[in-house]
Amino acid sequence: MAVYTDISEEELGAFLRDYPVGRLLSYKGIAEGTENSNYLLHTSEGAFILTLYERRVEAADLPFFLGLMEHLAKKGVSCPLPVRRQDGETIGTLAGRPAALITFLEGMWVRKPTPQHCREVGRALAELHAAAADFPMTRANALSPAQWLRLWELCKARADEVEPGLAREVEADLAAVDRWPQHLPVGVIHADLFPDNVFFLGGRVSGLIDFYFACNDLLAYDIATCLNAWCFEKDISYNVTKGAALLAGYQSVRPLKPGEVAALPLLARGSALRFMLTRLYDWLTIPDGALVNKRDPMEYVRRLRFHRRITGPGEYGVDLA
Ligand SMILES: Nc1ncnc2c1ncn2[C@@H]1O[C@H](COP(=O)(O)OP(=O)(O)O)[C@@H](O)[C@H]1O
Ligand SMILES: N[C@@H](CCOP(=O)(O)O)C(=O)O
Repeated sequence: MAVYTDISEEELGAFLRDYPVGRLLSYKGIAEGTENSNYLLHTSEGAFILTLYERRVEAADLPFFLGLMEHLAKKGVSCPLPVRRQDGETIGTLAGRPAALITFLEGMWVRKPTPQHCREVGRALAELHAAAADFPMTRANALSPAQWLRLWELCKARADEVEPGLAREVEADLAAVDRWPQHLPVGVIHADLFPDNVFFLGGRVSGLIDFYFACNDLLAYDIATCLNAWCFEKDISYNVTKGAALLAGYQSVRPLKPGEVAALPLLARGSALRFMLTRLYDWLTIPDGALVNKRDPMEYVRRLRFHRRITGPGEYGVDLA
């Protein structure tokens, strides 16, 4: 489970005194999630999520993440709104960790996305990109191709423990992404819009969460991440109907440039490599029995095998007409 830091009722009560959220009625840790400790709070004013930042989240990046959520929420994107304290701040300290309170979003994430869910998420992603276009802060991607190489250096000696031959396979992927696209449209991207970060109510997107990898990068890279996360079946076969729906949903808001379409195979391969590498690093370094939800790197090795065989962007379902 992902509750790394325990908090007592007393320290939570003291923390909440600075926030206009009324009286604490109950709180409980949330098992889902990977990076941070999350608590669901009920107060006399409603429901809130309390996040204590752990692991990969740098405190210096919090103003960007929380500022982005506030910016998006004000522009009508359904995402959590950070609650401001009486002194105007959104970031506090609890149990020795940076902490923030955000509004609770209704909805459920879908375990088995349908093409209709994929269309909806494509549209929501494009709306997010459009709404973030005038967000004034910037943040470089801390998991860009240069960092993939660094992660790989830390993992490669033990990669074959996960599957014999893996080290050789991954070297080929790293060589391929050396020709990473340079001149495509950029903006603020979510960078982790997996199904567990998108809530649905009655078949419509009701909320986007978990902006803690958001950064400035290629917009089409965000689409590639979604194709990987939403459009593969459990057996890691690519569902081109879902891919087509996701791409059509996105393009109903922002049509892709020809260069972005052409770059999709490389972006999808790079994005699969990025998630494979963070999972591999965790797999090899986090002891069994630790609280962290470790995710299987092989799911992304199998996606990489698919992307290596791709002959053109049409295979992802993009409309080339
Ligand atoms: N604003 C929110 N509204 C409702 N539930 C939320 C909200 N934020 C987080 N959660 C719940 O907490 C879980 C973990 O949140 P997430 O941001 O994905 O954590 P992590 O960054 O640790 O992966 C989610 O799966 C969801 O159940
Ligand atoms: N989506 C990443 C891991 C990050 O998890 P999240 O709970 O923060 O979305 C992966 O699947 O590797």
